[in-house]
Parts: sequence; C-alpha cells; structure tokens
Amino acid sequence: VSDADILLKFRVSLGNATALGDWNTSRSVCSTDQTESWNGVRCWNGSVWGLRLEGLGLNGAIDLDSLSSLRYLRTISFMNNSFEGPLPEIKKLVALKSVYLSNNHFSGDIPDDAFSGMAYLKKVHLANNKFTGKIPSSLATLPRLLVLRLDGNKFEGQIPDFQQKHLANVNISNNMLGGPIPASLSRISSSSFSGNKDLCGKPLDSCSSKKPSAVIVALIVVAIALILVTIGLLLLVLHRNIRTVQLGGAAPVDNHSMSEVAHSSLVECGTSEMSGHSKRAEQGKLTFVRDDRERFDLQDLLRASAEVLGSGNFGSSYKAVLLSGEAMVAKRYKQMNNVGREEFQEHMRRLGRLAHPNLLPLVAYYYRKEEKLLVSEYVENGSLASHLHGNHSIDQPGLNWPTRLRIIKGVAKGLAYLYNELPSLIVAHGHLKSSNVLLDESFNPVLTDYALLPVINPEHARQLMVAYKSPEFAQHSRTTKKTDVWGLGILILEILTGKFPTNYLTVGNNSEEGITWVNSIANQEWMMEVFDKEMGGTENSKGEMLKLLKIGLACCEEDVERRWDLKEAIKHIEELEVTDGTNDEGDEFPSIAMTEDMSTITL
Ligand SMILES: Nc1ncnc2c1ncn2[C@@H]1O[C@H](COP(=O)(O)OP(=O)(O)OP(=O)(O)O)[C@@H](O)[C@H]1O
Repeated sequence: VSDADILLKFRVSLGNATALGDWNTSRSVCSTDQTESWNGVRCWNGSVWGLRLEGLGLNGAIDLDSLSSLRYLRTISFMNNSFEGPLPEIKKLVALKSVYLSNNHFSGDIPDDAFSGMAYLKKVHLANNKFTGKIPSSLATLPRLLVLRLDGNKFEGQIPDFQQKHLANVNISNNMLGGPIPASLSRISSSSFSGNKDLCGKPLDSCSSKKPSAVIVALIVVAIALILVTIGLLLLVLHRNIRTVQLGGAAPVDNHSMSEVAHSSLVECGTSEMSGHSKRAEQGKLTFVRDDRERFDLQDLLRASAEVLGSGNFGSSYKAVLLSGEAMVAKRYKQMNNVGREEFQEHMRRLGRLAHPNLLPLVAYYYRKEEKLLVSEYVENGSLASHLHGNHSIDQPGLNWPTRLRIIKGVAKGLAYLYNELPSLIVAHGHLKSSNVLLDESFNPVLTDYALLPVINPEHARQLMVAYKSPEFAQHSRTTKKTDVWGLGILILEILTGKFPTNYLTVGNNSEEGITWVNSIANQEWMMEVFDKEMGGTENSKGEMLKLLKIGLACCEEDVERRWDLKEAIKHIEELEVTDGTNDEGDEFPSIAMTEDMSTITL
C-alpha cells in the first residue's frame, strides 16, 4: 500500500477533512520541493516522517491504525483543532519521537500504560485539554523524554516519580495536583508548577514546613523585603555601570555577550519587582507569540552557553542551547522604537501568527524601550551568504545548481506568503539578502528579518535596510510593492554568480553602485562565464540557469514601472524545472565560453 493510500484512508476518519482537500493522487505525497508535498505532510527522502495538521478545525477520530502503516512516521501534530474524547492509543505508533496534541478538547483519564514501550518518544504536548485523573506513570519511565507539556488540564493526585535525568522542559501548571514534587523535577522553574492545588517541595515550599504564625510571617516578609531592596539597589548601580559602558563604547560592532543582555534585563526585572510595579516586572520576561513552543525565560538563555553568530546592522545575534538541547537564536535590536509598546506588541503578535515552511517563525520577544530581543530557532545550516561566500571544505562544499534553484523557489514562496498575509505592508520583507536566507538541515530556505520595517526607526532603516537601497528610493524617495522584487533580483544574481552585491556593504542609498553591479553581470560578453563555477551544472541544466539569469535581470529593472511585480516574477520562477543532474553526471559545463544572446531565451 502506498503512503498516499494510507493517508487517504486516514483522512476518512477525520471530521472536516475538506481542510485536506489538496490530498489527492494527482500530486505526489512527497515532492522534492517540500512545499509542494501534500499539505501538512513532512517528507524525508521521499517518505513521510511527519504530519503537521494544526489549526485546521479537525475533529472526529485520529485513525492511528492507518498511520501505523507509515514506516517512517516519527512526529505527529494535531494541535489547535477540535478533537474530543479520550487520548488516542498513541503507543500504536511505537517509533514516534514527538506527539503534539495541545489545544484540543480531549478529556477523561489516561490509562497508566498509555506510553509504555515508546522507547524513542522525546516530546509530549498534551497542554490545554480536559484530561482528568492521574498523570500516567508510563510517562515517568520513558527513556528519552525531554519535553513534557501537561499544563491547563485537570490532572489530580500526586506527580509520578519521573526517572529521566535530562528532562528539563516540563510544565504541569494549572492542574489540580497535590503532594510532593519528585526530586527529579526540583530543578524545573517554579512557574511550571503554579496554579495547582497544593504541591510542595523544591522548587516550591518545603512540604514539612509548619505554617508559622502571622507575626512571624510579617517579620520574615519585612526582613526579606529589606534584603531585597538592598540587593536591588546594588544591582541597579551595577546595571547603570553596564549601561554606561555600553553607551560609552560607540563602536559599531556589538560585543556584549548574551549573559550581559540577559543579566541587565534580569537586574531590571529584579529591581522593578521589588518596587512592586508588576507591569515593570513583566519587562524582564520573554513574551511568547506562539502556543506550540516550549516556554523558557531569559534566565534559561542566561544559563545557556551562548555563542555570538555575528554582528549585523542592528546588533548581534546569539545562539544559545537550552537545557533541553534545543538551540535558539536571540537577536538584539537597538533601533526599534518607531512605534510605542502596544503597537510593537501587536506587530509581534501578527508575526507570531505567520506560519510557512519558508519563513523562520518568531518564537518570542523581549521588550525594553532601549533594546529588543527577538528569539527564534537556530537554523542548522546557517545562512545562504556563508555558503555562497564562505570557505568551502569537504564538510561544506559549494551549493550545486539544483540546490540553488530550490533555494530561489523557496524564497519566492516565502515572499508570496508574506504578501498574502500582510497586505497592509507596502514592503512586506524589506531586508531580503543572502544573510537573511537561512538553510535548514535539508537546505530548504527559511527567510528571517522580515516585516520589520514598521517597527525600525526610519532613519536607521534608510541607512541600512535593503528596501532603501533600491533605485526607486534614490529616484523618488519612495518604496513600492515592487521593491522586494528588486531585492529578489539581486539575490538571484548573487546566487547565480557567487558574487556579493557590493552596494550592500556601504551605508545609505547607493543604488548607482547596485545598478553598476547588475550591469556588470548583464553586459558580460560570454554569458556562461557569469555563472559561479562552484555551482557545477550540466548541459541539461544550462537552459534553466540562463532562464533564471534572465528572471534575475528582469527583477532588477531600474524603472519600477517596467519592473515585474512579485506575482509575475514568482510565476516565471515556478516554471523553472529542477533537474538533479543525476542522469548526466560528470557532463559539466564546458569551461570554454559560449555566447548566448539573452534575448533568444524564452521564459
Ligand atoms: N536563526 C538563525 N539560525 C542560524 N543562523 C542565524 C540565525 N539568525 C541569524 N543567523 C546568522 O547570524 C549572523 C548574524 O545575523 P544578523 O541577523 O545579526 O546579521 P545580518 O543578517 O548579517 O545583518 P542584518 O542585521 O542587516 O540582518 C548571520 O550570518 C546570520 O545568517
């Protein structure tokens, strides 16, 4: 039975299966281009390894018997749907690594052995359902469990004795649990246990402590308050010193470590909490913009070993590996004060609602007037820029032609989605360049630093952001719905030639330099010599390369009126065929120059 047959059978048991209308056998379940696979199906090497059917209004039954025939299925997510009834018999899918069922209406007790034998299970998300009874003890013995979200249910009784040593991400808040917290969970933040009946023991109050009299309580409170105020004042002085150093050092490169950022933020949090202003205390917290993420706080980033990934135009980006093993990136922005707090938060929430395989999701942000942190996942293969312009080695060979074409196709899809979802923005990306195209473990592109124009200080944006380096901004001091097309064109030419667009290195609008750069490519006498040799390619792919070159040049049309709009650019990009060159391997481009008249190439 094929994967397609299995999935179609599985679909029958769902209510509202119309949401999966594009599941039909006229297209293959797994396409080489992930975004063309069936909706919600994640593939690897042509096999289904994941189902991500989130927020589709699904209900009915989850037919695990059918899914158990998918040999390579490792992760399932049915979050944010309307499933009801008891927990499905998850252990039928014994090889699963992650199960995401949060934000549904599942209810009832979960059998104690519901997770028995699931030797590979790492992440279990059951938050915000209506589960009752005891937390199943089979969870407590899963050998590989890393993340457990049970918050927002009606679990009662005691927490079972979790055996896992690396279980760092647990949230069982807002249930009806009582009794002692097992020692194995004592390192977890106290907020993960809040909102329960009467849990006790580390990290909460000790179970044996007797209730002291009101006078003693009052005395203790006063003493603690005095100590905290003293510490707070000391920290405030320390914090001021750090800020003074920061302001004094006007060097463009930002060298402050993640610990310093988090530290200064935490200091602020500490002092404000002590002064009793709960709103200001909030300032020390990360605000999460999505429900599907494990929660962590600035302190977790502080604890995490941080590595500076690089210093961009706005500040530095840091990679921090959380205790759960998950790598996150926090980027500091100093010039992000174009709008007030409320509007900023609204914009971040808007970004948090975006979901597309070619966009890096915003996970959380941290707000302070002087600086912001935007937190997202670390993307395995770094930036397209580093692959195009970095040193190549056996571990990091140059990108070949099929990969480059797939990257451009993915970038186009990400842009199309942005324009669709954010119609009120004239320039929906605004900072499209190769360091803002990240490559995941399969070298699929994910766009980052998008849709930030509304919140960045305008003067700063005009100096540094790609949108303002466009010819139309030089000519008419305006950006248009075609401005990102120009950025896309430059990116295409950079990918094809392997040459860095020199005008991105200087500050301000230098579109003259940009146009000269484009012309140096367009006017190359020997067209085939333009292409980056690292890309290889075969006689078969030559035609497609030339077509892409022509598309890139059309996007870089100086006259904005004559320039294609995004729709047209995307249409031409989608028509290009990805040939992986396996059947004509070794048939490299002859290095001798071939004259090609670009006008003969039909798109
Ligand atoms: N989530 C991420 N995963 C992996 N690498 C990242 C991530 N975010 C940023 N990087 C890389 O870290 C480096 C610094 O990125 P940063 O965004 O701070 O600067 P930039 O993209 O070079 O410039 P700009 O500030 O103008 O966007 C870049 O090489 C970037 O590709």
